[in-house]
Amino acid sequence: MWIGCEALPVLDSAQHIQDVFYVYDVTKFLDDHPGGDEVLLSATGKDATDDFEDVGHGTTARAMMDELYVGHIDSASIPAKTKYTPPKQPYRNQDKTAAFIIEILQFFVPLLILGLAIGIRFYTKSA
Ligand code: HEM
Repeated sequence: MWIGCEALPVLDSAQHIQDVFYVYDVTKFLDDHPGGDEVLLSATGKDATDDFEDVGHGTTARAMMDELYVGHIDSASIPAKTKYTPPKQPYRNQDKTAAFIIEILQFFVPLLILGLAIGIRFYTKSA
């Protein structure tokens, strides 16, 4: 599992400034994180800079990050955010007649069976 913290500009081999994300593997740190594992897990797989800074981590936290550092990635190589398009709802916007008929049947069929049972009981009794 990976966590991205602190996007900082650095010089690449061609001496061009590029933005990089420092990548931290927090797998072994999950149980020991003073803020709990849930917040860490919710910040994984993305740029966690804001999440990290918003908490106001102190020098202890920053020192720990050196041990968890595994490398860096060029922020330009991160795929752009894709827009979420919900899957098509098969029954939405469709003709609702079938659903309506089923609902009516669900209501009346038990009543019909009950009526039949009472009717049979009534006639067999009188005969
Ligand atoms: C590799 C990354 C991280 C390290 C090494 C780290 C380390 C620490 C440390 C040492 C503390 C104790 C306070 C301090 O010394 O500042 C702390 C507290 C905390 N951390 Fe992190 N943290 C990391 C990432 C995150 C992220 C991404 C979040 C939020 C999504 C987060 C949320 C918190 C919270 C809420 C606390 C406060 C706990 C409290 O005082 O009750 N941390 N963290």
